[in-house]
Amino acid sequence: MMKFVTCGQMKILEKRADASGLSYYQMMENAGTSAFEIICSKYESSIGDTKVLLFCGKGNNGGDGFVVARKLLEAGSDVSLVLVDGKPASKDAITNFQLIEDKLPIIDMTVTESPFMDIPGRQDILIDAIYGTGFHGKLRPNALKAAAFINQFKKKSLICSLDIPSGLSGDATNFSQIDANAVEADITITFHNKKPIHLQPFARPYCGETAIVDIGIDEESLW
Ligand SMILES: NC(=O)C1=CN([C@@H]2O[C@H](COP(=O)(O)OP(=O)(O)OC[C@H]3O[C@@H](n4cnc5c(N)ncnc54)[C@H](OP(=O)(O)O)[C@@H]3O)[C@@H](O)[C@H]2O)[C@H](O)CC1
Ligand SMILES: [K+]
Repeated sequence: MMKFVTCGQMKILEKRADASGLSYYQMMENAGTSAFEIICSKYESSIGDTKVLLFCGKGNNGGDGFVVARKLLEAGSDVSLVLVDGKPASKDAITNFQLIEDKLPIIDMTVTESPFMDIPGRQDILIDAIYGTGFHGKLRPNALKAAAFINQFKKKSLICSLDIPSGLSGDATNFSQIDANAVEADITITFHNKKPIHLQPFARPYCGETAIVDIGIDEESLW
């Protein structure tokens, strides 16, 4: 297997996997389930006793986050959800949001003026599911606020990014192509294979440790 796949190659692989019978929905389920398992293995105490703050965007990275939230809720964790760009917009993310929306407190940054005012200062785990391979450009005001809020917990809580720390472009090869205010994760859980950004020394303070999880794609049979 190659050392990485670009974001464009990843989209092709997902499309071919879907066409050969592994649905986008199943890939999201696999991504979220494996991310949940990694988070459990990283967190030393019982996952059921943890307080978790999850930040989701409106694309499929957010969808992965909703799957993680469902797994955490099933395990007994106290999970709160922040919708950074409002309600989800992609089909599978909407389905996964509907499975949890009445089961946890939700703060929608597009309608709340001071979104973090009532959030307790003690959080055990913060999960960044704002943007993944679909990110482009720089962070806009809501996501900037969310990233700054998450980064305040650095060294106090476990910060996990799903696929790519939000604010980094997956294919960036140069510091000028990323947002310097991106999420600074302790661990980045990436899907199927690393993306170019995970191999860049300048991105290391944002990615932290990178863990790769299998989402069921058999790459060799798809190229
Ligand atoms: N394909 C699948 O089913 C699977 C995907 N996985 C996960 O999904 C992401 C990729 O998902 P995608 O929806 O393509 O992209 P993102 O969720 O990363 O982001 C798209 C949304 O973000 C908006 N966006 C992008 N840049 C910015 C920015 N600078 N400021 C604000 N908003 C931004 C974008 O809006 P547009 O206006 O550009 O359309 C989208 O709304 C991948 O990383 C995986 O985590 C699963 O793992 C497997 C199945
Ligand atoms: K992310």
